Amino acid sequence: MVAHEKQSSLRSKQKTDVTFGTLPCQANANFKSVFSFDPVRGCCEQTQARVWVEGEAWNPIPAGRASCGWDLTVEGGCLCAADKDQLQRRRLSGCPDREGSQRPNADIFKGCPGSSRRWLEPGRPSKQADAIKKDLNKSDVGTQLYETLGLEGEISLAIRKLKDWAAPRPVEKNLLTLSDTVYIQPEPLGVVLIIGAWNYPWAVTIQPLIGAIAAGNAAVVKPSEVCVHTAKVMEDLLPYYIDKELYPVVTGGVSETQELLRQRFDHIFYTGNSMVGKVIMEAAAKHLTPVTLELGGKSPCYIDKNCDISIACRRVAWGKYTNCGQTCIAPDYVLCDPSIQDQVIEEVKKSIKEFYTEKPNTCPDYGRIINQRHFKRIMAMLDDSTIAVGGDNNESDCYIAPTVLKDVKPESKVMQEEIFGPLLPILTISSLDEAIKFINRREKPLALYVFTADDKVINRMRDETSSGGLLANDCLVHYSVSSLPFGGVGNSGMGCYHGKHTFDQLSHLRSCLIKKLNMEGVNSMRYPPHTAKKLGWARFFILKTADLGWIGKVALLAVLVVAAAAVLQKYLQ
Ligand SMILES: NC(=O)c1ccc[n+]([C@@H]2O[C@H](COP(=O)([O-])OP(=O)(O)OC[C@H]3O[C@@H](n4cnc5c(N)ncnc54)[C@H](O)[C@@H]3O)[C@@H](O)[C@H]2O)c1
Ligand SMILES: CC(C)=CCC/C(C)=C/CC/C(C)=C/C=O
Repeated sequence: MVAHEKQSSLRSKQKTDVTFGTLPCQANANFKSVFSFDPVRGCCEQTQARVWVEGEAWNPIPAGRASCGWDLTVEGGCLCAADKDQLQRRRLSGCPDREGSQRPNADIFKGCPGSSRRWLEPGRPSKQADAIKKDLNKSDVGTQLYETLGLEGEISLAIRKLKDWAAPRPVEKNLLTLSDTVYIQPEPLGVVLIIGAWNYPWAVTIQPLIGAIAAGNAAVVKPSEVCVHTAKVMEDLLPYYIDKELYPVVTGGVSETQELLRQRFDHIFYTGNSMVGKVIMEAAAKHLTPVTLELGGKSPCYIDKNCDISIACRRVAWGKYTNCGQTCIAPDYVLCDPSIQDQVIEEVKKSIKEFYTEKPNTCPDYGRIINQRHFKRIMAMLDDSTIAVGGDNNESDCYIAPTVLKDVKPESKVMQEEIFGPLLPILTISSLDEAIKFINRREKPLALYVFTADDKVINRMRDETSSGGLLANDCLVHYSVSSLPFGGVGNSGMGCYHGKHTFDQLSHLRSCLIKKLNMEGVNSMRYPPHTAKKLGWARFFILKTADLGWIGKVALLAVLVVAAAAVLQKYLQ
């Protein structure tokens, strides 16, 4: 294509392209900026600007104030994602609504990834799908099912519910405050740092961002560097959909993350392993910054003798081998009675074949281990266990077949840390009591699975153990229920998110009590000189809650007015 043809084709495409998140420019075109992190200065500098043409590559434009030759002028500049002044300003404004309102506004989601079919269209290769295919061998449909479907749901939920979530929430009052207006007013925290993990890079990075935006915060988004291709696409595309100044993407590895962590944020939302979780919490403590830690651990799965083992094993196999076992809530190991172990192995084997064929290495729905470091880590866990199913592997392709291990001992290598790979150890235990003891001797897990036809077994598991979530007779699906708080407890994390829980997690729930300057007589019970009689009244007025209904409230108000008048009269005498 000659230069002028390219130029005119570019112009016509510009008109129909996305218009959200453009750089300030003279013409109505779509740009992205490339920001590289400078750890010495602690800021992200715009090093390149490029113009986007759908279906073509990014066309570079020189940095700074530069004309690209298509009558487009890019204003160069520096977005200092980690610049203290900028962060401070964003913290103080703490709101994506440029009109000056501090309140969340659902319109901000218009350009969000997931809100548009442009995001990932079935059957049409996209940059996101290509990247995640390269990183984890996720299929296009798999990426939508496990990652972006949830994001679409969260965005539409936020749009539908934002008005309710952000509205003042009246609360129960005591008698002392009966005539006051008492409510919780959610307010933005300021700037949230979101540090994502690599296993579901879109889900775990964008989902907190949706809540951060809904709650009216600015956010610095730090995708995991481990999913190399996806991190790059996220860095390229996010500014193209949402305001890059309010939601900048900072890429980089450990040193860049640590540099970010030296800055002051109003909340840090971290997803990743528990060891790094401690590093995050330590850094946050320096600024007294609250944290949400979405961590992992070994999620147990108890299969009771009294259940449909075939169905149980199909669900367990799905939970385990989805994303090649690299799921925070994957069932880590199975506990079952020795009498059903062989049946469990056979049924899991059947499901593996059903899902991934005889040759999972050629199945488009079977993933890969993220990198060779993790491949080696997982393979080393096989050393002292007996393989019942699978075990094939190929280091150059980061492939490990869906694998089942039998008669695993609690002291074996595979039981020492979260597996985060496609190995399913089976440990035999003789009773439900023993299973409960086994679970309670270990760290509190992120998820706990129980398969049984007996409700009493479910209730005992629920009442006698603790975990982030409890799921009976299925795996993973609790993640898809926006109304359930998703998060860990103890070593598996703190704080929670999804739906309104993300909104609340990333808001300050401000206590508001609005009183009038009248009815001063009622207050005498709390003013010195303190007396036993006043204490008696205070006890009554403070400890009694007023949940009296409409008639009761009017009656009580009348009583209060009479009491206040009596007190006043006494004072006046
Ligand atoms: N609870 C959840 O929702 C959830 C979701 C996904 C993964 N996980 C857990 O995450 C773990 C897997 O992720 P991972 O930890 O391998 O991901 P990771 O290596 O991508 O690390 C997560 C983030 O921490 C940063 N990081 C790593 N080391 C750091 C350091 N020393 N200092 C500062 N920042 C650092 C990385 O840059 C990255 O952005 C598993 O334990 C899994 O269970 C939990
Ligand atoms: C498709 C359905 C019903 C549920 C999704 C289950 C799933 C695999 C969620 C992924 C959860 C997630 C982001 C885990 C993080 O490691």
